[in-house]
Amino acid sequence: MLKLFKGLKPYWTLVIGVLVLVFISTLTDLELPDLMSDIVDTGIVQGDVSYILGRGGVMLLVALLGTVCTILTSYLSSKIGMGFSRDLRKKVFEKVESFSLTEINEMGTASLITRTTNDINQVQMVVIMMMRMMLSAPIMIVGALIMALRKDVELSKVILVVIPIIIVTIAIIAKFTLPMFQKMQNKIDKLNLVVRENLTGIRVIRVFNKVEAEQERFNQASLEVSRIATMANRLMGALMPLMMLILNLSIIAVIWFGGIRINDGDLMVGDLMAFIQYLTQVMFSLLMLTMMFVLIPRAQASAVRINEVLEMESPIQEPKEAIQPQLKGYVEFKNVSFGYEGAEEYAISNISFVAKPGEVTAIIGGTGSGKSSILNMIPRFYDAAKGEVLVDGVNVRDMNQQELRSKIGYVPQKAMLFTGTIRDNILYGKEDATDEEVRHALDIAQATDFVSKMKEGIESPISQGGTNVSGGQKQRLSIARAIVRKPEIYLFDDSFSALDFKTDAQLRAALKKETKDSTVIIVAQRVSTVMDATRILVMDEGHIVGMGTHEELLQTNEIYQQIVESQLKKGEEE
Ligand SMILES: Nc1ncnc2c1ncn2[C@@H]1O[C@H](COP(=O)(O)OP(=O)(O)OP(=O)(O)O)[C@@H](O)[C@H]1O
Repeated sequence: MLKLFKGLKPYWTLVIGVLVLVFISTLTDLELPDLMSDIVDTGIVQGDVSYILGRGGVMLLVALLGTVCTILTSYLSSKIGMGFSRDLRKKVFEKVESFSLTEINEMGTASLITRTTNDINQVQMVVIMMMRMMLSAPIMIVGALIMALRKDVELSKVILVVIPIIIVTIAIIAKFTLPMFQKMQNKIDKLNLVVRENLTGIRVIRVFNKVEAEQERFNQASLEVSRIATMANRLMGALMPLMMLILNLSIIAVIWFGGIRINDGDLMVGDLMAFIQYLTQVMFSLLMLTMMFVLIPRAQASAVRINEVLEMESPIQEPKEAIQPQLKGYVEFKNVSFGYEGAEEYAISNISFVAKPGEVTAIIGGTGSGKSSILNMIPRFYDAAKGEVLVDGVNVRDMNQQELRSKIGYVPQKAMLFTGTIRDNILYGKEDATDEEVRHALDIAQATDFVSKMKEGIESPISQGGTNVSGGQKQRLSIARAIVRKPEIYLFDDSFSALDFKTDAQLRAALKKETKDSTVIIVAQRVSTVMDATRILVMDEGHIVGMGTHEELLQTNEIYQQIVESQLKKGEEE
């Protein structure tokens, strides 16, 4: 957690301000019982009203000063805490943004969300508490002990006996609760995961009649969180009554022994009253420290989880010296192999091909044969385990990532739209695109027709995840987003699958003109989509098993023949 505290650096003047305020308010708390004992022992005993009023006035002023300091402490510490967590959230978010897909898969989306929200809140809470209590509690304990000793050394022995008892009690309870709080964070992760899956998969859940099963899964996850939270809080809850019991017993002891000493003339009533207050202050400060020590390990568990994110280094880093490519639109794979984290075999092996401007390279093959994996290597979503991926003659590892990606117009397999209008979504491809360019891109993507039928045209809103447009419409908008960039390299990852044959053909015809100077790489399932390609790569179990034009492959490649045949049978050939 100390590492995270470095984030307090920009607030150091405010932190010092808080510490000074805390120091003053603690001193005022320590002064009040002393003033009270003066009033009792001198003012009341001697019946001196003016002394009582005078000391009472001082008491009021001291209390007022303490109150002002406490209010300011609360204000400033909250301000620091909020600023600290805002900075940390930004840092974590930026780090997550820099992750490759491997790290995101490894951590899990749900866990990353919990880490960015709940875990940071835990640390923030401790930062605030620490500023308020870390200094005041020890000063209060030491100060109250000194004041108590000043009042009566003999009676102070009671405090010296009580303190170890309190510390042992606290230690025993903390020993059991701390691991529980650690576990609780993991259970919250799990709960978040279930909620997320349920919200995103609501249609599938309903149509497969799994609502009850999912509710059961949710209840189970929720039960686990509440079970462990209840257990931990029950133990914590026992702490307060236990402390009160110890406090009350020690007050009885103080009154008992104090009474004897007053009787013997060794102690005054006002001093005994002040003594009891000091005892209470010591006990409550210890309790506060305990609370801190419960919160700290809990926040420590969160801090570890946050640091895991901050320290995770994506293997995909910017090169030390980026090489400026001289060519335009060249993609080359040289004996590339790649496997996903944890998988025993490579998803693609020994892939070699060259794609040039003005050419269309199509990749066809069965599901899971590695088609998308090939595409994913080009924008450097993943790095090759063996071999080289070259874009414009430069290894993608040696290229500035932003420059590399600015060359690419990528249409993912699962169309992804963002909340905003249709125009906003298209502008995502090119921020400064003119209306003319947006309309042209929609035209090519065969989207003009349905967009113009929408009430507000290109200003029509797209709801979260693009749920208010159909699958095929979503695909067309995400194609338009790539077209508006006028990129050197187009990557279509099975992006025509939700289109009917007619729209698919129209779109490809329009695209042909638009992309005549660009390099196009298309992953597809349908033979009709790839027939006109300059070259077709036939994939099978991660290997290229054939490369050539439609006609060549039809003559020579058995797997391609099988694909064509199976689609002809279904009447899908044009
Ligand atoms: N994120 C991932 N983590 C682990 N394995 C993966 C991941 N993505 C894909 N794979 C595996 O890699 C192999 C190739 O997957 P890829 O997505 O490239 O196939 P594909 O030919 O595009 O399939 P489809 O046509 O079904 O989209 C598959 O065996 C798949 O199980």
